[in-house]
Order: sequence, then C-alpha cells, then structure tokens
Amino acid sequence: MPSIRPHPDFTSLRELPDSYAWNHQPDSDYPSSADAESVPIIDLTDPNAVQAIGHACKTWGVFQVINHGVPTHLFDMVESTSRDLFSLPVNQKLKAARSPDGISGYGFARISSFFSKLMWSEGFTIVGSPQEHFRQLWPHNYINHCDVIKEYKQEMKKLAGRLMCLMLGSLGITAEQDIKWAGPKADFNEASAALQLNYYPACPDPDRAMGLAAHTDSTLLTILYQNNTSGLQVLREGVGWIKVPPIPDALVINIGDLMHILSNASFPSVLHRAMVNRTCHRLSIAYLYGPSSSVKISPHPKLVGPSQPPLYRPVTWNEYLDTKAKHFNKALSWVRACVPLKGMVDVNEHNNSLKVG
Ligand SMILES: C=C1C[C@]23C[C@H]1CC[C@H]2[C@@]12CCC[C@@](C)(C(=O)O1)[C@H]2[C@@H]3C(=O)O
Ligand SMILES: O=C(O)CCC(=O)C(=O)O
Ligand SMILES: [Fe+2]
Repeated sequence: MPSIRPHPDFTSLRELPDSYAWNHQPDSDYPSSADAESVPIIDLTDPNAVQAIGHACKTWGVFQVINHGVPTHLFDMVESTSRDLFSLPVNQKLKAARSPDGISGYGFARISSFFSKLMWSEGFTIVGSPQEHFRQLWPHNYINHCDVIKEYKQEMKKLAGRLMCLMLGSLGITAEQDIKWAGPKADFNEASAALQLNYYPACPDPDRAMGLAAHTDSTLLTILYQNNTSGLQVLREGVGWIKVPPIPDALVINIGDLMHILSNASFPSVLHRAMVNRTCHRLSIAYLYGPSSSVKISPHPKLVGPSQPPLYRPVTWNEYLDTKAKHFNKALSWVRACVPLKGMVDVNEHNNSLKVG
C-alpha cells in the first residue's frame, strides 16, 4: 500500500489531487516514428500462424489475435460482471478488500507500493474460485457472477494452452515430447491462472495521471481483453510507447517473465502500461497464466548449448511472484544466472515516479 492515502472515492473527483499527479516524460523524448509502428495482428486460423507468432514473440513480445474461437457473448458477460462489481459503493467493495499479504480481492495493483504516486485505477484479482469474495459483494446474487468467471476462465485456459503450443512450436519445442508438465494430452491442463479485472474511471486530468504504471507480467503469457476505450501502451525499444488499439473481438497476448526465462531470453517480456481518458472509463480483463505450483521453470534444454548458456536459474511461479513482490522491476535480474545479459530494459528509465532505494 502506498504511504500516501488514497482518496476514498477518487472516481467522483473534479480535479486531480497531487497524490495522483505523475511527472510524465514528454513524448518528444521519442522519435515521431512511434505512430508508424503497430503491434502485429495474427489470425489464429491462418496456416502460417506459428511463424507469425514466433516472429511477433521474438521482435515485439506482444500481438493481438483474431479468430481465436472464444465466443463473443463471454466478453459481454464478463464485462457486465466487472461493471456490476466496480459500480458498487466503495464500502461494499471494501468488504472484499485484498488482505495486506494476500493476492485475491479488491484494491490497488499489487505493484502500487513501489511508487510514490497513486494510480488512477481499481482492480479485483481472482485466484481460484471467486465465491468467497463475491458472496461478500453480492450476498444474494453472487452465483451468476461466479458462473461467468468460471466459464471465462475455462475458455481462456483452452486458448492459453493453444498459444503455448504455437509459441513453443515456433522455437522447435513440442509440448508432447519436450515439456513434461504439459500433461498426458500435451494441453497444459495442469496450468494455473489469476484473473485481474481492471477499471479505469474517466479522469479530470488524464495527461498527468497514470492508470497502471509500466510493468512486465510475472506470467508465462497474459491474455488481455480490453473494452472499446484505448489506453494500453507497450514499450518498443528505441521507438517509444506504442498504443495498442482495441479491435472488436480481438485479444492482446503478451509474453510474461516466465516465458522469457523458459525461452532463454529469445522472447522479451514486454513492458506495458495503461493510460486513462478524460471522458470514457476503461475496463480490461487480464488472464494471467502460469505453470502449476510444483513446476520449476528454467531455460528449455533445447535452447541451451555451448554457445547459448542458460541465462536464468529454475524458479516456481510462487517463488517468482515473491521475488516480484520484493524487487518489482529487478525480479528478473534476481533469477539471472551469473552471466551478463545484453539488452535488458531498465524499467527505471520509464517509471519516473518509482520510489528509490
Ligand atoms: C499472478 C499474479 C500476477 C500479478 C501478481 C499476481 C496477481 C495480480 C497480478 C497483477 C495484475 C496487475 C499488474 C501486476 C503487475 C500487479 O500489480 O498485479 C500483476 C502481477 C504480476 O504480473 O506481477
Ligand atoms: O489495462 C490494461 O490494458 C493493462 C492491464 C495489465 O497490464 C495487467 O492487468 O497486467
Ligand atoms: Fe500487465
């Protein structure tokens, strides 16, 4: 939790309090070519999807997918549950507040404590069943909302398994032969995940506010649904912050730190952030996908050899989440093997409200 106190209901403020005002670097720091580049869009029914995904993962660490097979009505339903949740009175939402050392529940982003300024957003993290927290929010009608989340997570799990096969396939790794923890059907059925609902209210001074500060995800991969309001940006080295526009029915897929480790740094975990809007609120739903708790993730043997030493030590998801909670943007360096890594992004350069020390 930040040492500065959040406004109890910042969604109703007419002016941006100083505690929410970030000192953004002017965009002129970056060449204007930032507008000319855009995140790849990949059709999952395209026979060349593996190559396209491999290229996007290596060069961007992020892409959008279309024709992914997730039924549209599921997005409407999960959006409606999220709206119902965030429009509850503050006191009601606080009944499901995340405990100080917990992961699930209502509150600020987990990384908030690393910043001297507050973020213009609310979040709700779901790990496992949402039942207990949803009952606190909606004592009389939580069951429907639980069902929506359950169905959404099932669909996301299937898609995440497919994406794992495509991403690894592009590196010459097959789930059947090369990844034991992919399970007997090689469908990654034992994998686990968290669902993060993010709500960014309309903001009186969007140019000085920050929705969600620049970070990488502590996942294998993340599947992000965003409503029709833009805000997501990804950092392209040497170019700058690139907007990832909402495309109806498309999903944004990004590489997380664990996939960066598994790929022995072939795939970068992309730095991203969410900006806010003066007139429209924004909603996003992140499916944060990782291995089951007993699995140690390490650079895959097929990507290691005499000229390619393993760049990271083995870690479980829980160990990595603990490291991230302690060291935030330094977490990857903490699991680095004793080999210097070239071309690492220093997140400090891009987060100027980061607390020092
Ligand atoms: C499974 C995860 C992944 C977490 C921690 C835990 C639950 C909540 C996730 C997020 C969601 C919002 C951004 C982030 C950076 C945050 O603050 O909380 C994420 C973090 C991570 O990717 O490190
Ligand atoms: O809201 C967004 O677009 C980004 C959300 C995000 O990065 C996250 O939940 O990890
Ligand atoms: Fe993220």
